[in-house]
Amino acid sequence: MISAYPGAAVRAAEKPLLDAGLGPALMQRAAYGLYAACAREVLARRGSLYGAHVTVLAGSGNNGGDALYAGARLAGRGAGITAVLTSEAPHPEALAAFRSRGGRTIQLSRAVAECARLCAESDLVIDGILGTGGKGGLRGPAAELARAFTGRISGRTSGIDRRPLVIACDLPSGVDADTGQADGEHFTADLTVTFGAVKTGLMAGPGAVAAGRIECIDIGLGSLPGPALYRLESADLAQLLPVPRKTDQKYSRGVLGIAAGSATYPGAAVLATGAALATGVGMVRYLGPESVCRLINASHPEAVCATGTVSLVHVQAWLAGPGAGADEDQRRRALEAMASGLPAVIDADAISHVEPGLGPQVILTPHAGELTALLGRLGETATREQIEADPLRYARRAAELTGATVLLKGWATITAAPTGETYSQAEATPWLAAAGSGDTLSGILGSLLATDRSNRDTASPAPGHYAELAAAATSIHGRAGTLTAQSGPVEPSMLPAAIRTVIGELKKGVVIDSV
Ligand SMILES: NC(=O)C1=CN([C@@H]2O[C@H](COP(=O)(O)OP(=O)(O)OC[C@H]3O[C@@H](n4cnc5c(N)ncnc54)[C@H](O)[C@@H]3O)[C@@H](O)[C@H]2O)[C@@H](O)CC1
Ligand SMILES: Nc1ncnc2c1ncn2[C@@H]1O[C@H](COP(=O)(O)OP(=O)(O)O)[C@@H](O)[C@H]1O
Ligand SMILES: [K+]
Repeated sequence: MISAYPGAAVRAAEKPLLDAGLGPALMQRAAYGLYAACAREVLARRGSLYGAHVTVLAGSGNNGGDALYAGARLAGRGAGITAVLTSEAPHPEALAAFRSRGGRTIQLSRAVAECARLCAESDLVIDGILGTGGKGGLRGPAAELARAFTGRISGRTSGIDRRPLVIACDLPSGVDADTGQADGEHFTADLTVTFGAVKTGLMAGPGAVAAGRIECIDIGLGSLPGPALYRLESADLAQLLPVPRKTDQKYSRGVLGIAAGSATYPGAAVLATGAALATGVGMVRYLGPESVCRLINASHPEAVCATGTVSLVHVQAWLAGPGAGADEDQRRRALEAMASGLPAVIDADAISHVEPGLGPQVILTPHAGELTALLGRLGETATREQIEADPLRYARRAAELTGATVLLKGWATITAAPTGETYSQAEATPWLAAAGSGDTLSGILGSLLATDRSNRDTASPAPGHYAELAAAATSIHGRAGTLTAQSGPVEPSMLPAAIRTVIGELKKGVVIDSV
């Protein structure tokens, strides 16, 4: 499990060490970690550090100091290094070390276009303009540089290998360390080497997109307060996924009730059912129109289909909403599912029936547009753009207002418990942005809820338990999408096969890397 902390918490943990005069030692540890990651990535890309063109972007603070010291070490390995100084007062000792290794410098304010060209022609750009001391987006010449550099490299069509590798020092400059907001100009990295602890802003919203892969370097910080954000990794998922016991039968494994689909949108029910079955539920009981029952049984003969009401069927969890449209029977079933006290995924059209006063066992799964509408009905105004810019804040707010667990979809999907526990998963691929993809996510989550043993073994699961299961479903969905995308575009109906593979490999301990 990865734990992430706000920038201020990391700075507070650094403070006693800085007060004790350990600042230079911490900076050397951070710089060494950054250098080692840069060396490894350049070697992987071009086979040799010798003769590699490296540009260090160095701001006025300690972030620039870290980057200059790392650059000095790369110069010592034969790389050709130039530092672009974005301020008149760079870290003095780091600059002296950099120059003593033969590094040359350019003052940004006098040569923005030249610096942008230099970056675009480099093998590696180290972004050390702003770290946790940054406030807001980049300004002035640094903002112009970010714009000009992005413009130059986005025009390249010949694949990522022809673009310079960008490695961010601690966090991409211009990204808010706590929220991941990046309203102004900012850099986008392939890899972020972060120090002491992962910052929450690297795992949420635009910051998660800008960070690329995240690597955390231990610099010997003291204790940190409880993390603000978690991310499940393969070992966590393997532990969470239930395995049938020798004494199990289909009912004890778990039955999922699905109230999805309508005469207008039958396909969503088929996709959700397929994904739930692939995730390993004991039985799917489907409730919906007869025409949809026939369609489901044509592709999933194992699903037990009926046209009845929620109170008449015995299940361990419910999934309601995908493809329900304006179907009145499905609306009633969604309301009954929410009121049943059983774990329930409330997706798509059913989200518009949500009222406050739910419990954490109800998991709402909106995208930003659906959350805009939901918050609006609860008396809060937030546009889709505002939610996309700061998903942590709005997912938590929706959980607080409804009492439910909230899964807010995106590149990094956030799941927030009403008690505050929050997860971010980012294994997905943009190929998953396709109609029907969310239906498969809801099927995976429904299956995890139905087969969740803690649901039966303990009276009330630990706070944040449902947010953790929702994060697990998100991760499986993302990994299944990434696996499918390895051979071409993702059609959501292909996902169930990949879900089975991902779960099988997780159980064997094989990791399918995210993109
Ligand atoms: N003190 C140490 O020895 C350690 C420092 N570390 C590094 O230090 C960083 C924090 O250093 P600082 O506190 O010096 O802060 P930064 O290096 O993030 O930069 C702060 C400077 O940037 C200016 N600034 C803020 N926002 C700006 C904006 N939007 N546009 C232009 N300029 C802006 C500020 O006025 C200030 O001069 C961490 O991110 C990390 O990289 C870590 O390596 C841990 C150890
Ligand atoms: N750019 C993206 N990168 C990664 N995953 C994405 C992206 N856009 C959407 N997704 C994922 O694809 C799914 C889309 O869900 P949703 O919008 O509900 O689709 P639908 O309702 O059509 O089934 C979600 O799991 C979401 O997180
Ligand atoms: K930076």
